[in-house]
Amino acid sequence: MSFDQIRTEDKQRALGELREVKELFASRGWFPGTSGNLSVRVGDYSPQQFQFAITASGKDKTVHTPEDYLFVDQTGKACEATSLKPSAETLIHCEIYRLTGAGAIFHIHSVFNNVISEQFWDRKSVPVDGVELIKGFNIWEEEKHIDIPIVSNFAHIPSIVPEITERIDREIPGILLRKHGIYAWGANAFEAKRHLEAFEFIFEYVYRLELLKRGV
Ligand SMILES: CSC[C@@H](O)[C@@H](O)C(=O)COP(=O)(O)O
Ligand SMILES: [Zn+2]
Repeated sequence: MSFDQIRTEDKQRALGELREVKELFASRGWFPGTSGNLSVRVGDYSPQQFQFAITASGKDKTVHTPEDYLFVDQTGKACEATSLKPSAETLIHCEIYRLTGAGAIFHIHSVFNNVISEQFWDRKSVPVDGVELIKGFNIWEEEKHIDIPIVSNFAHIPSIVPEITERIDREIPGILLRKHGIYAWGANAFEAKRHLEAFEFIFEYVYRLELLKRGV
């Protein structure tokens, strides 16, 4: 399906969802210093061809402007003529869509996700034991242990991609970049938001529990 074949209502819906989620996350302080990026996929999907709306690079995500989003294809190239630059991390979105077929991907930086990614860097994953909120990931097993993958962070974004390809876990709808932030995805914006919120709750829980264990 080419970009022109995608219905205008679908494109508008994606932009509306991005606007709504951006405003909510901004109210929680989840975009410090212009960090973070959000995307919602539109139209038909195949791993070889898809399109999505994504936040433009370097924008203040705590405000709305007419230049906040643009549409790109599976290679990260703009679908329409525009002076806007897609997020510097667009290639990460492209790879997550290619691997998962997700409908939305949300990325934020928080102190909790940064600290936790460094704390557990040696084991390359965050261990989580029997926390109720993993049900937010649709994991219903009693007292289940999960490991949230952590990958290297590089200034050169294409260098991050192969590790994401290798480490994505079908059961865990997110991945941590070391001392950078979390990428969470879902079948649609509603689910990606639920997953992101569950991750952030879990990171704070793990962080606080670690402190308690150390008697801090
Ligand atoms: C301003 S620090 C954060 C950036 O380096 C980056 O990690 C980020 O999340 C936002 O980049 P952007 O290009 O605006 O999508
Ligand atoms: Zn980032």
